[in-house]
Amino acid sequence: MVRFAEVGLRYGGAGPEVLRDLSFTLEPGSFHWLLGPSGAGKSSVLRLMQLAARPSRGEVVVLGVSISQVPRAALPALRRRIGVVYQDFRLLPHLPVFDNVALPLRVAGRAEMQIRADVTEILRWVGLAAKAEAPPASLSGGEQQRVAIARAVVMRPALLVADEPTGNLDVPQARRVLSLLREMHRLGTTVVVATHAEALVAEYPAPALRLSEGRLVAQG
Ligand SMILES: Nc1ncnc2c1ncn2[C@@H]1O[C@H](COP(=O)(O)OP(=O)(O)OP(=O)(O)O)[C@@H](O)[C@H]1O
Repeated sequence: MVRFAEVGLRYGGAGPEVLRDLSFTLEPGSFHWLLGPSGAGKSSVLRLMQLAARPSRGEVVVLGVSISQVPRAALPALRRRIGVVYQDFRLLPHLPVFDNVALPLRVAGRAEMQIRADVTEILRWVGLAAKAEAPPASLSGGEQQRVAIARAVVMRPALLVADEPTGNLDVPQARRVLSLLREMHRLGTTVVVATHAEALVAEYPAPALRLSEGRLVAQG
């Protein structure tokens, strides 16, 4: 499902390697924490997994495709099978909640009737059906993150990656967000969650990849 083999990453071609000799495999349908101190390389690993960067060396295979070899024209279709959640939500402020969640479906050219059905269902799942017409700024941080999760999963991705998704939230909101990510895992999605929140990790024991200075220092 996701395989890194001897992966190295440099930004801009010249600078230092920020990821070094990373090798691991994530089985389909697995849940993994991605841990490590600030600057260890967690976001960089997720950038490779979501096809936002290519490795400087080694091989990254995502959803059965080696991303160094895939033609650029094939990337958008592959990206549609990967859901991404960020710490800062990244909702479009000028669009109501419904249209934020509908965005990936509209980009993929789905019929408007299908979009209405899918978005309504997913907003119900995240507990925000009543906020469909609200602007994102009128929602709490936790609610905004649940909208972002709805947008990330509305295309039913095979892989869901979340970069510090609870970093801006209080504990009850963080738990709620995490339970949605766990639910996606329970439904069969491969899920990777980068976090500093060791207390949350202790509450939800799961396999972890631990990075330090761009290297994998523990797994399991
Ligand atoms: N776009 C970039 N250009 C150059 N260097 C970068 C870029 N993004 C990250 N880096 C560097 O790569 C290293 C790893 O950063 P990364 O953001 O992956 O770590 P992280 O573990 O996610 O950190 P944090 O927990 O603070 O988000 C750091 O030294 C960082 O300065």
